[in-house]
Amino acid sequence: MRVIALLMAAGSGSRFGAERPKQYLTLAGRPILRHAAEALLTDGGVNALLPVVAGPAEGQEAEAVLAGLPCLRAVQGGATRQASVRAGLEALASAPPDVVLVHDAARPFLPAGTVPALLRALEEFPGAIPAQPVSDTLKAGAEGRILRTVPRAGLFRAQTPQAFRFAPLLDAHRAAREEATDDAALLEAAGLPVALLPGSESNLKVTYPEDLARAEASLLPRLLPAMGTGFDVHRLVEGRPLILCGVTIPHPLGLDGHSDADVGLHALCDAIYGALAEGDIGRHFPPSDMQWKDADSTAFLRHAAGRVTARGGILTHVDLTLICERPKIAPHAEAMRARVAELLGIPVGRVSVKATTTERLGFTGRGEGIAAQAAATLLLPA
Ligand SMILES: Nc1ccn([C@@H]2O[C@H](COP(=O)(O)OP(=O)(O)OP(=O)(O)O)[C@@H](O)[C@H]2O)c(=O)n1
Ligand SMILES: C[C@](O)(CO)[C@H](O)COP(=O)(O)O
Repeated sequence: MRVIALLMAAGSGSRFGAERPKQYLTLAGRPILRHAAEALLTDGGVNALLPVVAGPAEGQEAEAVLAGLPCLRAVQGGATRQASVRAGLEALASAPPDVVLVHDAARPFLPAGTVPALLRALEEFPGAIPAQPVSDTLKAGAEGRILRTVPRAGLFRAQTPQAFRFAPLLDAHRAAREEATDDAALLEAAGLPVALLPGSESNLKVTYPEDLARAEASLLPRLLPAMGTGFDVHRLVEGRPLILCGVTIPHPLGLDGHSDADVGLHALCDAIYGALAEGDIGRHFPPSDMQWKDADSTAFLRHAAGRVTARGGILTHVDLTLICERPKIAPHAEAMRARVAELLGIPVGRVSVKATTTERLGFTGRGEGIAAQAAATLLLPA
């Protein structure tokens, strides 16, 4: 039996209101879309995913986000969810699978056993969906007033993935005259039975910003705090620019080193690699390797942050102290914080950059070099 899952990712997330569609926002360091895809695939029974996206640029982005997973070429969706599902089904019509699952890319968590239970139900029914019984009292209302109470007995909230034998779902979409908010509704309209299986509160759909906060909170018990420190020193010399935390500072001397010698970013990298227990910057970017000669150290910090993401972690806070008499760091500290926050992809409120002197003592006191020490805290899957 060939089973393809449509991963519905063509929505704009207007109710969420972010700059980008919510399915590309990160949850524990990975896009929501990636969570949804992995959850579907690890549940068993799905042969491949078909991402349905808003346009060609999103297609490339989705394919990058889903790299390494069994995926067909992304298909362009439509103006409504129904139009997007139809586009996905039509793309499969020339070599139809036996079964198609339709899943919201905005649902990052899938309780184990959902897909096998749906597939079992398809032995008897042409369609099957997970749904939660309504537990709150339901009111019909308008203009801020209750019109009446709606009996909730026998009412359910439909979730995804919804599973269908391919042919009846395609027929139902082709015959549809009304807009439906899920696919089961189209089978119902065609007079076909759809099985109702138990859903789960954990299978939440990220619709509003508070849903993302809820999703993050539900992950916390599965994450462990990790902490790392970093320390670095570079010599001050003539004839080199002074680059600290990715910001070029006007100064008669610059830092010497194999790369651009950005001592602040190097200490931050080591703090992050340390929290990951993944060695140090020299292990990832050996000073013996000529490709890193005069390299821009922002690439090193992006790499370190990327490792956190790859491990399914969250970079929570970083704190950096630059140690030198001159230049004075305070006038540049805000620009440095902003640059580091941008490179790490975290809010600036979680980035600290400060400085101290050594009271004219030692090599930093004599102005021979600049030292930096950093700490980073992460949350990593237990
Ligand atoms: N034209 C559309 C609209 C929605 N979806 C997808 O269907 C799922 C459920 O829809 P919803 O949560 O409503 O997402 P959006 O349409 O993006 O949100 P909004 O209605 O707030 O704009 C999402 O994964 C969304 O990307 C889609 O593929 N094509
Ligand atoms: C398909 C769905 O997720 C089932 O609950 C839901 O109907 C999608 O509705 P939306 O308005 O497109 O979020």
